[in-house]
Amino acid sequence: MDTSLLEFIDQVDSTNTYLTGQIASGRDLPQLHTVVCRQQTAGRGMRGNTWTSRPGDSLTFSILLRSDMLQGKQQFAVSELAAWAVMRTFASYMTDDQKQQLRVKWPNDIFYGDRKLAGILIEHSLTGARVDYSVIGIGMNINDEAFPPELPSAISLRMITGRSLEPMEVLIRLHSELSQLLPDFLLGRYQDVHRHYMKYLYRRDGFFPFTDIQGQFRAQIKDVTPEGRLVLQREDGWERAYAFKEVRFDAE
Ligand SMILES: O=C(O)CCCC[C@@H]1SC[C@@H]2NC(=O)N[C@@H]21
Repeated sequence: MDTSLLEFIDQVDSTNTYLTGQIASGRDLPQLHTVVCRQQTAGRGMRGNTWTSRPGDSLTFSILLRSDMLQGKQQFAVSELAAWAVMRTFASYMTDDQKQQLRVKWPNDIFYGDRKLAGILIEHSLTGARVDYSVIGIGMNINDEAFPPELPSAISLRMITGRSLEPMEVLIRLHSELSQLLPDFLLGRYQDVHRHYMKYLYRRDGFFPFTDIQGQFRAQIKDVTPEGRLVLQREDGWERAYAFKEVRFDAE
């Protein structure tokens, strides 16, 4: 791996938009480059949602990752890598009991019990069948003491551990977790991140309610494919692999 850089910006619309724009305008960036900001004014989330964050409370950053080996049909490995690195980072501040509550909700929300602790937005650029680069945008709730009523299921690390942290310290810890996972990943070995992703998958065991275009049904999670489709099996044995917008989890 060539050099890795950390770039700090005080305020930006979105670290994902900024980083993607820098690449598009021809800036020469290393294989791994992180942009972190104190305040994001137009943070973007999944499903076209906005991502709001509070300076000092949240950690908002994007990582450019170029992986020579990664094919488009394996692109979900990047989500699995990011989710695993974020979970390991959170886990490093938690007691053993607290760690048991950490989960990744497909495709890549980090949950503590039934509450969201971090969100990840990954944008890939493909050249032919190969992933040229990925921009991994991560928003981690670190020091928030409470959330507005429109975010009833959000939680922060501080609400769990009772301890406030310097967000940059958390980012440095995440980089150290990532640097342990990257050597295998860059060699095209994705089995470990997939195994961990499946092990910590939210609602992994048993039947739960989901909704697709035809309505509500109960199913169990069988697998997540290398492209990132969620494979669900219904109680009658019928299986289908869903893309992100084709299915949603329902409350029990
Ligand atoms: O909807 C989600 O859960 C994904 C949220 C991702 C938010 C992060 S914050 C840093 C990066 N920049 C963005 O605009 N979005 C991601």
